[in-house]
Amino acid sequence: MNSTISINNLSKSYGDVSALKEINLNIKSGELFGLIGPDGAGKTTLFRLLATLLLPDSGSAALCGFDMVKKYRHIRNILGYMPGKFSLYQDLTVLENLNFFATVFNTRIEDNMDMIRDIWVQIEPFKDRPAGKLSGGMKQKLALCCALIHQPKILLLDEPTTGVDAVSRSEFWQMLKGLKTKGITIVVATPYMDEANLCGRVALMQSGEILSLDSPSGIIASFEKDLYSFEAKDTYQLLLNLRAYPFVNSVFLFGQSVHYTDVRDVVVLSDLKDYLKSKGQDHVEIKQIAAGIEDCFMALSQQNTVQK
Ligand SMILES: Nc1ncnc2c1ncn2[C@@H]1O[C@H](COP(=O)(O)OP(=O)(O)OP(=O)(O)O)[C@@H](O)[C@H]1O
Repeated sequence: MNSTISINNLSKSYGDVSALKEINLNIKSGELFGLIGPDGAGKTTLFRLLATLLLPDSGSAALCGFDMVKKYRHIRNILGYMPGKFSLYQDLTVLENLNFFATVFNTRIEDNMDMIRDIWVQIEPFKDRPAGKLSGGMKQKLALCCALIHQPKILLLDEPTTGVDAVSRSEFWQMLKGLKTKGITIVVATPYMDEANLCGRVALMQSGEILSLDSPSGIIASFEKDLYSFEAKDTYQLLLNLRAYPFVNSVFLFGQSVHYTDVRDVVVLSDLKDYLKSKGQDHVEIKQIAAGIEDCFMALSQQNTVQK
């Protein structure tokens, strides 16, 4: 496979903390790829390695054929990196920030306007405002323009939608779809499981490991169990009762409901209802539901823990 990003057995530790454990991953040209995982999964560490800001302990990676360690200068020219923590200069205006990033890459805004125009038109009305005085969504758009101003071939976005309202999140993903049509290879790290569905392929990550690597529909299709959603007045008690049920396979809290799988192939719901009744929970609503990415993540995470 001709990969734009090729990662082989990449490992990185901080003292005793093993942040990445022999990661293998190939990302093709023009993919919109998601690194999905909770805090501490190793997403930022992987990005810092690919962005040539950290050195690996072992393993290697190549971006557009350039070795991450030996050819770091080449990589910096072809890579756009939007770090998770806000990367802009708060006291500089919107335009000054963009100019600064263009100058760092030895280019000019006007030479690259085609690349950023669709996003820039949305922030241009605020071009004289200090970046620190922009809304979260606007800051994010400016940071994206700054990461794109040198026309990178690869874009790494670390948790770009964390702390941003739902409308701005959805607008941001629309912008990424637009960038994909320009042929840029985009890798997005996010802790939001629902955002997996917006990517072509995803890697589900936990504790420095890739638990699964596939398209979102492929990951969902691999969920093997019948899944049930339970709702009752006292959700916490419901969770405790289901955890204590002799045939429980998995039970997780999902907002106001509890998602449950059973160790048996055939689940007798009336037995379960009787069991909950015996525990004082008379009114419990039970529905069989389709698994989502979060259910898959929880199942894989549980499997991974049991195997260790
Ligand atoms: N500079 C550091 N020194 C020590 N430990 C670190 C350092 N940076 C990260 N870690 C640890 O390495 C592991 C992976 O962290 P990393 O930041 O890569 O994960 P993440 O998936 O990006 O999560 P987050 O959103 O919390 O940054 C975590 O256990 C974290 O505490």
